[in-house]
Amino acid sequence: MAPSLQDAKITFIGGGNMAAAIIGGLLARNIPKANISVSEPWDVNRNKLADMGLRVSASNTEFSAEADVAILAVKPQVARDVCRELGESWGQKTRAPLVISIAAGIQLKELKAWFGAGGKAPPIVRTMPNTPALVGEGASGLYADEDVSKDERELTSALMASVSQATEWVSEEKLLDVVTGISGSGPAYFFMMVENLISSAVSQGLPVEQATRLATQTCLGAGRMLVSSPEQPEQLRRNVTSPNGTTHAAIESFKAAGLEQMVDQAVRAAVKRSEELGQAMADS
Ligand SMILES: NC(=O)C1=CN([C@@H]2O[C@H](COP(=O)(O)OP(=O)(O)OC[C@H]3O[C@@H](n4cnc5c(N)ncnc54)[C@H](OP(=O)(O)O)[C@@H]3O)[C@@H](O)[C@H]2O)C=CC1
Ligand SMILES: O=C(O)[C@@H]1CCC=N1
Repeated sequence: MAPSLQDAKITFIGGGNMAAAIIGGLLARNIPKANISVSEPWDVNRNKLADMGLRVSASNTEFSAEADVAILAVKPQVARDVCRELGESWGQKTRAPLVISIAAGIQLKELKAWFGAGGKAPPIVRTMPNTPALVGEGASGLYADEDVSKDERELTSALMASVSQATEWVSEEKLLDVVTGISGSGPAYFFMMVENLISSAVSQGLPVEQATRLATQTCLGAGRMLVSSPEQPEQLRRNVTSPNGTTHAAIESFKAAGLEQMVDQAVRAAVKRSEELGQAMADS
């Protein structure tokens, strides 16, 4: 029987950007600090997490043996060595933690082989969160096979839902690459759009502070409307677009520049990179 989210002992393997975002979201939801630990080799990151009142270690195995949940939050390139180290330390233990991997691209098949190096592979859920988890506004895709119990799925859903407003289980593992292409990497696309809005405004004379306030609030306002309005994004766009008005002029310019194809190509590039990261680790 998996514990509830409030009671679960959660350890993060890797304490970088995405781990910090999820931890920040969990703490904001009053998950007890005493239940969260992090292993992180870099002392700068480790000290930041310690200053937040979390238990930290440079050793990946220090907390994982007693954890209910181990969140694999290292870069895909180091995942294999880390998983093997953990798998060997758990050995033949009857009770290994539930593993939640956030590593882009690394497939269940590989994770099971690496974690199973010391004996039986633990139950593993793959998730693809995004950094807005830090402010409780994350979007996460999840995938698990039949080796993960209903309880373990529910615990994972509760954990990701505590930092995400959209928590979507996908029906096939390969769809997680598509999730990575739209929502895992997605915050960067919107940040880039805002960067470009600001630089355009500044180049036309608006002070940078004013341009930043106007562009960022426009992004937030549009986002709030997207999640709260019953209308589809296309209709929301039409509502802003007066016939032959200013928005129309901008939209025509986007269309002429091939925005739709550009976005499609960019998402496909991210999806392809996610597939490649998985393949490179499978081949190495
Ligand atoms: N950033 C994002 O928006 C998202 C990231 N992800 C996934 O999350 C994972 C982490 O990404 P991100 O947080 O951005 O990366 P970071 O580099 O910020 O974090 C990874 C952390 O792991 C540490 N680390 C390196 N080697 C080990 C080791 N052997 N044992 C334990 N920890 C180690 C790194 O330390 P050091 O700096 O010393 O190398 C670093 O602090 C990736 O797999 C990525 O695909 C998923 C969704 C979104
Ligand atoms: O850029 C990356 O590879 C990671 C995965 C999704 C977001 N950041």
